[in-house]
Amino acid sequence: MANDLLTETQTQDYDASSIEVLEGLEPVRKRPGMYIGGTDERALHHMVAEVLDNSMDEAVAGFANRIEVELHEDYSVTIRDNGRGIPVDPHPKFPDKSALEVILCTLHAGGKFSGKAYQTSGGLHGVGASVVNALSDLMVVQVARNKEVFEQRFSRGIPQGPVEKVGTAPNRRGTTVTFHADEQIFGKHRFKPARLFNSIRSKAYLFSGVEIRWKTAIDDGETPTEATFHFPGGLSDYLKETMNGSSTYADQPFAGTVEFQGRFGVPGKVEWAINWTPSRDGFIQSYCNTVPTPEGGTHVAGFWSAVLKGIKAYGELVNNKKATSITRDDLITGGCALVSCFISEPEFVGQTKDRLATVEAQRLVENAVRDHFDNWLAADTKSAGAILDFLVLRAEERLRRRQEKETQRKTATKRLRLPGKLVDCSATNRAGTELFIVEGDSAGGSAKMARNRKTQALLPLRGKILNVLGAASSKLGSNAEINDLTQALGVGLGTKFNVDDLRYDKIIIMTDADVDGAHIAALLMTFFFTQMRPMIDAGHLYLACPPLFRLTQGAKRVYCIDEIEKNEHLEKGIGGKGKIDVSRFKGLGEMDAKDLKETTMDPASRVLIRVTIDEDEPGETGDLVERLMGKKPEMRFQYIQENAKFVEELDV
Ligand SMILES: Nc1ncnc2c1ncn2[C@@H]1O[C@H](COP(=O)(O)OP(=O)(O)OP(=O)(O)O)[C@@H](O)[C@H]1O
Ligand SMILES: [Mg+2]
Ligand SMILES: [Mg+2]
Repeated sequence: MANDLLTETQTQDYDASSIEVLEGLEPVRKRPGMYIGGTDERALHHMVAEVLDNSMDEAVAGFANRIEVELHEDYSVTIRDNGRGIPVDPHPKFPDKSALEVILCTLHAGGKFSGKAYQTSGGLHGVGASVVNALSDLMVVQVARNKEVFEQRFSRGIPQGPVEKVGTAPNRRGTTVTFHADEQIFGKHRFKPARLFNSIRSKAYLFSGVEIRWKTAIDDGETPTEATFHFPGGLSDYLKETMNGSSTYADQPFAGTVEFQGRFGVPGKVEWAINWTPSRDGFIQSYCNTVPTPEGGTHVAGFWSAVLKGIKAYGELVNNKKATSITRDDLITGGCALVSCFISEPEFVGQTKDRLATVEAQRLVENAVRDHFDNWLAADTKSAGAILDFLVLRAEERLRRRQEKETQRKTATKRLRLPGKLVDCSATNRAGTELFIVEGDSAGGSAKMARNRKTQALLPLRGKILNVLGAASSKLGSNAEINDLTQALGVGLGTKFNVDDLRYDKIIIMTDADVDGAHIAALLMTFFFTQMRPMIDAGHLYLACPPLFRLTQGAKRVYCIDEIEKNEHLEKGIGGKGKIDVSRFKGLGEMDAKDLKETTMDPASRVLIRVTIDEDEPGETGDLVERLMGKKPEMRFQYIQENAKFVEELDV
């Protein structure tokens, strides 16, 4: 339909001339996000990573053993290696251009596609260096090769002249790249010395065959302005440093290096270190060909799979049946791990290489780690036992949590902190459960004993609540008694109230059959009416009807809910022998458990009044308790009616 509305000119405007072909590095400047994942601080730092990765590739391939990174005063960065140097001779396909220029000014130009010049490189797309070039307002590349030094300068991806010989270097070779990130792209973002320092240091841990020197002219007051990184201890040392003195279940991490015959017959390797700690959350940092893979991938999957199988096999060996319930999630809580693999022609997700996708990596890593883990566990039974116990505990905790969750789903209640004074019932299902809201002291003895533990819960409320129940709703949320009440109910206050969250079927107000009790009952009803009205509409709110009098005649007992009933009984007699003894209950606490159960709490014999709202009563000003009681419950519930004057004082 919309098509019919297009005018002819609009259609004519969209012809072949509107299809643009972006040339050279233009697409990078147009859509930086596609190439470095954005234009924010993270993306900016990724610029350094791309250049550094190229030098690391040169080192891992065995051609360089020293890399220098320097952050200058003007926030430009220099990265120098002593590798082979980017080729500067004319490119066979473009005879008028040097290979250097082709590499830096063309997407998908590189020496890492075929595995001839590099075997297990982090670079693979032939994009990195050219992207950094495109997004820098100045880039200077110097190459020392064959005792000569060549240089070419670029701005925003455009050569500022041809590659030129600028000197001789009898004892030096390698590549030096200096670039200044373009503010047109990155705006106000600046390099952070600490961030660079950390990523450079981790590179050195990942490849012990390289020494990395760091220098910064920008001093953030914390990061060393100069440092040299060389870590022959590799990941095991890195892990100890990262865990920073946390106590661990094994004295030494489970760590190792295994070389394997990888893809396409190219040798590869995996290095790892892991330990478990009770004192912090677990983490896993993973790398492929020294490129960080923050989202993990196949190598990480292989690693966890090996560790999981290993620990379960060990559990079986030592006859710990609970080990079968351990899952990968349990390994990760409290498990601090580093995994670094080197494989040929890795496939990453995205140019920023956040996740490894190479399928074979899973099997290669799993196989490499598995054997070692079995041996390690068997050799250090003290650590193995401690780790196994820890993981079993994690598994049990997880299962318990899941069970709680399922229960909650079943009962349609939320996981909430419950108030300490709530005497909860044991039923996990909401159906048939009841919460008795009782006046402070009466809650104790008899009500506790009279209740059915499975279905009946008690929440004592203290007198203080009187002062706030009638207050403005904004004050209610900060009152401890009100919070206890809403938490016990499992619901939110006011507009956040959701009747589905109720933790109980019936909410029963059970107050003393005296003036104070009536007052509290009236206040509570008012509170529910103004704050949680759907609970009343859905028929969840009730009033308990404790008797006011007990008539005893010999072995005969009769309870009377009010004066009228008492007088009727006194006239008729209750069928016992001797004098009728009349006692008036001053409070619930005066009744013994048997009395209370029979008359007020036991569903089989008690009287309950459901609170309803009489919609016929016009306006909000009508007697609130009358409205709340509806027409029907007959005001038989006299004590409320008698004390309704309290309600009129309320500011609703
Ligand atoms: N420091 C260096 N030493 C030697 N050769 C280099 C260096 N930096 C870049 N090169 C060469 O330039 C090529 C292109 O580098 P570029 O970073 O653009 O792509 P890449 O590393 O192949 O792949 P990726 O896009 O994944 O980084 C590399 O393949 C390599 O042949
Ligand atoms: Mg690269
Ligand atoms: Mg390139």
